[in-house]
Amino acid sequence: MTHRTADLVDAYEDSLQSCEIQFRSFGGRTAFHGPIRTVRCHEDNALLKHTLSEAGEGAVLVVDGHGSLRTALVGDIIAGLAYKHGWAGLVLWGAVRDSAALANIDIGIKALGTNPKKSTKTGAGQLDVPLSFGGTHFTPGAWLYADEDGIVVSATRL
Ligand SMILES: O=C([O-])CC(=O)C(=O)O
Repeated sequence: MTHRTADLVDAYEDSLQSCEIQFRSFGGRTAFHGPIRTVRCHEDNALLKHTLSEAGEGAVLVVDGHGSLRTALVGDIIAGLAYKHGWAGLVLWGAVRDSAALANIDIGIKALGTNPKKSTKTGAGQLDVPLSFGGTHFTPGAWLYADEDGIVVSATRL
């Protein structure tokens, strides 16, 4: 079974959600998939960094950054931690920095855009809560499949 998002939509139709946000791809992998973990945070990335410093076991971390492009939630250090700890990818409703270096890190990174400005580091935010953006619900434990065409979410592994 291919994991191309267009093929998945053809095969599973209405049981999949498809995110309408036109994310850019920054990581070394453009296609990735895994079970969803989540963080919600606003221009603060300490919780995100802490989470990505623990074993990812092939999960995708979906981050509700409130769509802010004012500060970067992830740069090459945090993305490197995610790679080292076995995360499959990151979906950030927010911004990244160090984008040239991110292309050399072998995980998936989808984000809205870039800003060289740092986020704060207070640890504010929530871990593994249900998220909703781009017309899609991201529930911890559901499965996310991403490639060049977009991001789809399935309640179960496909
Ligand atoms: O430390 C930060 O705020 C993010 C960053 O630049 C990195 O991950 O390299």
